[in-house]
Amino acid sequence: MVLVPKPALQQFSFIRNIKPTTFFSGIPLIDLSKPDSKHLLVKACEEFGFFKVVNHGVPLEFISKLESEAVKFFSLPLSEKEKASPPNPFGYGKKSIGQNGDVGWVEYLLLTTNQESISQRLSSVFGDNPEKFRRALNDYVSAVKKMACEILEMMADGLKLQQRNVFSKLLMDEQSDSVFRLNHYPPCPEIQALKDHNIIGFGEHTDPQIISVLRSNNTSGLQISLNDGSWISVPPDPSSFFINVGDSLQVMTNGRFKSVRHRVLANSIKARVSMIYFGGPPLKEKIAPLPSLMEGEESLYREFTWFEYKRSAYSSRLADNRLVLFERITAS
Ligand SMILES: C=C1C[C@]23C[C@H]1CC[C@H]2[C@@]12CCC[C@@](C)(C(=O)O1)[C@H]2[C@@H]3C(=O)O
Ligand SMILES: O=C(O)CCC(=O)C(=O)O
Ligand SMILES: [Fe+2]
Repeated sequence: MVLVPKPALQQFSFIRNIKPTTFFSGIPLIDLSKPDSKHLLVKACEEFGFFKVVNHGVPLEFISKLESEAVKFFSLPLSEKEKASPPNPFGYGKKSIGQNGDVGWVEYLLLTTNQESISQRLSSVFGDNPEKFRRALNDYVSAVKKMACEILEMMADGLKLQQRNVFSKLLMDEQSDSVFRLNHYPPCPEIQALKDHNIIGFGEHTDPQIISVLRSNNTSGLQISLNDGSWISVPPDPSSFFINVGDSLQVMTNGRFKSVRHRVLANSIKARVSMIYFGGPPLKEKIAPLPSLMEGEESLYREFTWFEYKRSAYSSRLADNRLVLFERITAS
């Protein structure tokens, strides 16, 4: 075995000294078939910015069809996958995340949920049966978007907002700037030799949009950060969905809901395959705290459009706190 001094290991940006974590059993569980869940949902968004949903209504067939198309795509030779490269911002990417030097033990396919652009720019990734991939993608994305809107409406109810669709209308808008991502984290056998070190699959970050809906196969790796800065591992559950509050929802609730910091660690034996729908508003949409949530409070943020926030996010590093640039400096 080659002995590498520990500080030297940290020079590889994939490798991090990470305390062993145990699976956390306290992740809020929301049953979408129960109307009363709206209160739990609000609590989960305030405490964690993260929860798991069951009885979600998304047909399991849609999930398994898209997963098998994803597995098929990722098993293509690199030269085939690279026909859809680089991800600028949509397309196939490997190791490199974003444009500013972030790397991870991951390959992915980033897609817009706007169908025309999928078919134009990325037709090469759909293989010998493009219709099958496209149908699987459309079925899955439509069902998950519908569920995301139901969740956002339950949140609005739970917050006692008059307009139930105040959040969901942003995703329903024809111009909604939503993104879809398939991630593949190949097994990384070298981890076993690293003892207390780990390989980062996807570095820590918050999602800039309103809400993200994540589903993965039965491989662990996802971690979320708690308010005290500690990291906990999320037990995988392929038949449920995990929901992240994004930065934009944190702003619209004037900081009441927290956008959750999360990351993915690579696994030494099993591949992880995940699919994530990122629900974002139209580019021209003004993102600001809802007046009815501010009674007596001042806005913590200056007003900005999703276009401005997205532009700023895309010029940041993955781990940056992207919202600080938009915080209002209040005299105290
Ligand atoms: C360093 C990066 C990489 C970013 C942009 C920027 C900051 C945050 C990343 C994400 C996180 C959520 C999905 C995504 C599609 C998004 O909108 O923001 C990602 C994007 C990318 O993976 O390209
Ligand atoms: O792949 C995962 O499980 C999470 C990845 C993620 O957080 C992202 O793509 O924004
Ligand atoms: Fe994320």
